Amino acid sequence: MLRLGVNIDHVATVRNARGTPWPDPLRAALMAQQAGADGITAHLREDRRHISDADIAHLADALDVPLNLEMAATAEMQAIALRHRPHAVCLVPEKREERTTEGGLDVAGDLARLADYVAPLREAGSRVSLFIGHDPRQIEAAAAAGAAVVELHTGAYCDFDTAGDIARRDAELAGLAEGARLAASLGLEVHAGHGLTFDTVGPIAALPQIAELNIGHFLIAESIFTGLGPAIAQMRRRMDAARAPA
Ligand SMILES: CC(=O)[C@@H](O)[C@H](O)COP(=O)(O)O
Ligand SMILES: NCC(=O)COP(=O)(O)O
Repeated sequence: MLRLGVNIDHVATVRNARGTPWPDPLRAALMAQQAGADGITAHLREDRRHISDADIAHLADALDVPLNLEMAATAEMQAIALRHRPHAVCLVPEKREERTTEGGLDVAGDLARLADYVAPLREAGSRVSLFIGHDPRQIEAAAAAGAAVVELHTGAYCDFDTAGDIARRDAELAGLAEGARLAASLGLEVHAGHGLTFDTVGPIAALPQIAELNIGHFLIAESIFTGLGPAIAQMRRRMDAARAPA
């Protein structure tokens, strides 16, 4: 079954806006787990703009579903990951000035360093995922680096869809479909995420090689109006409908 990982970063964004203890990302994660999330994703950024070190400790201690720790490929983050040994570690590119993740990791351009970086995380028992674009060179490099998983960046596809640029959206979707096929052929588990909404999730969920979607910002936004449980349930329905036999 196609798994849904719920990213709770932006519960922490709301909390940090006032420096109060609420809303608590752990409470959101437990509610998401109760609502059927197959996993929880949390991005510990170097600037801690949302998720904190304490959030990661609380999640690692309390969750019954797998924790997917997103992080930059730095020494600081590697030590944190080795301390908590989450089910999965997803390496993502980070730039201080970015509003959100802007592209995929350049694995091909940093292969030797990333292969060395991945090894202790894998040996500690975490499944290592690399957050990349659908460029075949990046997918092949991810396999060479020893990752177990690639997560394909769906941000451009979502942006083109929102902008109504159908030709570029369809070209991006075709690239993602081809990337998923190539990744699976190389023995990589294939995930996807970034920017997915009720309206854009279907064609991505329909790609048969994809085992997991990680979705956050839209679900947290939707939860303001409907509650987190109903938002997750609706996303689950959209994902299942996309996978249902024609
Ligand atoms: C890698 C990715 O697309 C997201 O999981 C990431 O967490 C986005 O960063 P923000 O949550 O800070 O927007
Ligand atoms: N890796 C993608 C993720 O965890 C959630 O991204 P978004 O839905 O918050 O854009």
